[in-house]
Amino acid sequence: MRKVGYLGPQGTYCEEIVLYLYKNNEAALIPYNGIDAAIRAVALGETDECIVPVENSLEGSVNITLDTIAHDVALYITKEIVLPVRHNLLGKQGCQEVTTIVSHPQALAQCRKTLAILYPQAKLKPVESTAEAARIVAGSDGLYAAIGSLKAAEIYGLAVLAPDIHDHQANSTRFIGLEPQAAACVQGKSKTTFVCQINGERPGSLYNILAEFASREVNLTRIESRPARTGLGMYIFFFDLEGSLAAPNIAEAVSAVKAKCLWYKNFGSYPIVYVI
Ligand SMILES: O=C(O)C(=O)C[C@]1(C(=O)O)C=C[C@@H](O)C=C1
Repeated sequence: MRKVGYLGPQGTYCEEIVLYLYKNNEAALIPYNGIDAAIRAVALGETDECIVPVENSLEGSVNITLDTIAHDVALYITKEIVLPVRHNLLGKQGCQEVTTIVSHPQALAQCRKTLAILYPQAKLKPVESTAEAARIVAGSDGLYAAIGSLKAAEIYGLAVLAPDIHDHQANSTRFIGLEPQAAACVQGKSKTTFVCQINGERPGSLYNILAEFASREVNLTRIESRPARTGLGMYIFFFDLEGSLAAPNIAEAVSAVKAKCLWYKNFGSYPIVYVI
């Protein structure tokens, strides 16, 4: 049976995605206690695939995902899934006072303004996932609260102290599926992703890369830089493009860019799935 890893424990937003993708029990769903652990398990052959978050519409990149796929493993992105994320403050039944709010750092950041108004005195404490936060609160005294989903409230027997506490209604997170092999035949709405390092000492290096896409009418949907880890001021760039490498203009643009880079890693082309 296919094994699919995700950021656990039970009740995370990641779990929502794997349950949506594999609703007919056609895969064994395996929770990991960290995003990097779920990714490494695929590289080690413990699982066939993992689903991990990569970007949020309010807080931006999930750096551990970008850094792990760039530096530590050789995996392909085989799907992208976009999930609208609605956060709630969860606490024990009858909880009157909240001194500490625990959650995943992304969730804490997505609710920062709202929490500053509702609970200005509360301390914010990062933990591995929103469901881990709910689990901690269920086992704590009544002064702890967690940011998490309604599903997590149900699983860990918590009450909703405040619903919809994300700072903007249009809060959504992009997740990716990672596998050892690239997606075979990508049809419908798709994207292509690669990461590269360019010569930062030569003027116009990034401009020259962008020109390869512009001249072939390839639409870039995202550029993200992360430290190259070789020294201060050295960066790698992640590029997301609309369309697949099966399209000649994209294949040509990508090979022209590859020839201009100091270092290049391809994550392949993959379909986009929207969860409503
Ligand atoms: O903690 C979870 O429930 C997760 O699935 C992780 C995660 C993330 O890392 O972005 C996923 C969606 C939300 O943006 C908040 C947390």
